[in-house]
Amino acid sequence: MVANKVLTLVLIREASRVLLGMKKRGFGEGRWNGFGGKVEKGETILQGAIRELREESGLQVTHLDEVGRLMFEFIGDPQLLEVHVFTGTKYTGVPTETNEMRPCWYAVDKIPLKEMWPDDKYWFPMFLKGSKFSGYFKFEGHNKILEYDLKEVEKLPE
Ligand SMILES: Nc1ncnc2c1[nH]c(=O)n2[C@H]1C[C@H](O)[C@@H](COP(=O)(O)OP(=O)(O)OP(=O)(O)O)O1
Ligand SMILES: [Mg+2]
Ligand SMILES: [Mg+2]
Repeated sequence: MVANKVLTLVLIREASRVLLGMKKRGFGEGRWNGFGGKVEKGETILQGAIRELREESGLQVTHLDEVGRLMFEFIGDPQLLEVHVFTGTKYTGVPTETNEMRPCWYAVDKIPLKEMWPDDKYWFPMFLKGSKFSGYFKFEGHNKILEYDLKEVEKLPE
């Protein structure tokens, strides 16, 4: 059995807008997404989320809420991606372009879903209305979803 690859995804939210970043390199290059990445040895998932947000956007937070848990399977790859989705509203700093991300605020009714991962169109509406969600997506390549299962939940799995 192969252990899941654990990743974070952070969406900074204000009343009518969300901060996204254009991924400039690596996995998901060319897509708008939240900020995040691999959890490193010795840190908790929350610590990883806070660190990745700082490294990729220049923003500092002390508190984030976990709102989503997404599992991704890619045909031919035995390792599942386990993405922990966090949100926060309080931060210090100014969104700043980094080697990995070019930040931009998007109005909640103008989220660029066509330029995001294809799964986002399913769960982003749940995020925007403040629900928690849990899902599984099976991909063929990086553009085609073969099957998925997604639900709103009261509480995320431990
Ligand atoms: N399908 C899908 N939808 C939405 N978001 C994501 C996915 N798959 C994903 O991996 N993600 C998110 C989860 C992470 O935030 C990033 C991927 O991590 P990555 O940026 O490659 O990891 P880093 O640790 O930041 O990379 P390096 O610093 O090592 O270059 O996308
Ligand atoms: Mg990253
Ligand atoms: Mg990173």
